[in-house]
Amino acid sequence: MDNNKTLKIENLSIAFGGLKAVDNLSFSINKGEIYGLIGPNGAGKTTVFNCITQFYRPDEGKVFFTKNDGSVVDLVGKKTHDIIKLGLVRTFQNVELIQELSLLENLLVGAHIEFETGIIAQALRLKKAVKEEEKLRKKAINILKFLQLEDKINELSSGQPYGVLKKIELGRTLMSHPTMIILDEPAAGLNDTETRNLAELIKAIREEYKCNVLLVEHDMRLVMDICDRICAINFGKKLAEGTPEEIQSNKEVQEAYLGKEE
Ligand SMILES: Nc1ncnc2c1ncn2[C@@H]1O[C@H](COP(=O)(O)OP(=O)(O)OP(=O)(O)O)[C@@H](O)[C@H]1O
Repeated sequence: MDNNKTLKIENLSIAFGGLKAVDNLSFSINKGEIYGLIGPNGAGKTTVFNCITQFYRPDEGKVFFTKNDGSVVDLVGKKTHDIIKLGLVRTFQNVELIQELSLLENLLVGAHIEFETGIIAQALRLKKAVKEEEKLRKKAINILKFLQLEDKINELSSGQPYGVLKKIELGRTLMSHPTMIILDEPAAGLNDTETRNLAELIKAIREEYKCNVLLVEHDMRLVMDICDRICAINFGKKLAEGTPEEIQSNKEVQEAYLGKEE
C-alpha cells in the first residue's frame, strides 16, 4: 500500500444467506482525508463498517490499515479490541453513556485501554496506577475543553442535551489516540445548529488530533460540507467515488440515492 493511504479496502465481500450485502468493494482513504460513505437504506454501509472493525469477518477481501509508526497491517481476522489499540476507533449510532456518571467519568470509562498497570494494581491503587489515572484525568479534561464542555465537566450525563452526549461519544474516541475515527451517522437526531457545530468539530478533530475520519451519514449537507472525497454504494457495490461536486453531479448516484432522498 502506498505511503499516502491510511485505509485501503480491497475486493471486500460478505453475504448473509443468499444476499450479497457487500459485493467486491474497493476504496482507499488518503492521509488526512475526511472520507464519506453514502448510499440508500440497506446499501451495505453499516456492513462495510462492521467488516472494517472485524465485528463481521468478510468472506473475501482485505482491509489494510497504516499504523502510527507507518507499518501496514491487514485487519481481517484481528480482534476488535486489538484494532482499537492499532489506532482505529468507531462511534455508534446510539450514544451509550452511563447516566449516573459525570461527563468526565464517562470519558475515563472509555479509556481503560490506556492503562498500563494491571487491574489488581489499580484495585490496590498502587502509586503507578494513581499516576496513570491522574494522567488520564488530565487528558480527559483537555478533551472536554477542546469540546467546549469545560463548564460541564462534573455534571451528570443524565439529562444533558443530545448534542452534548454526542460530543462526549466523540470525546471518548479521542481518549485512545486514534489515527482513524469511523463515525456512524453522527448527525442522526441532531438539529440544524447542532449539525453545523458537529461539522466544525469533525474538522477541528482532524486538525488538532491529526486523524482521519470515515463518515457514514444520511445528512447530505454534512457529507457534502466536510468530506474531501465520497464513495457512493448501492447493493453493496461501488457506484461512484469522487469529490462532493463529482458525486452530486453523478447520474447513477442521483438515480440511486439523491433522487430518492432529496
Ligand atoms: N447480520 C445480518 N444478517 C442478515 N442480513 C443482514 C445483516 N446485516 C445486514 N444485513 C442485510 O445486508 C444489507 C445491507 O445492510 P446494511 O445495514 O449494511 O445497510 P446500510 O446501508 O447500513 O443501511 P441503513 O442506511 O438503513 O443503515 C441489507 O439488506 C440488510 O438487511
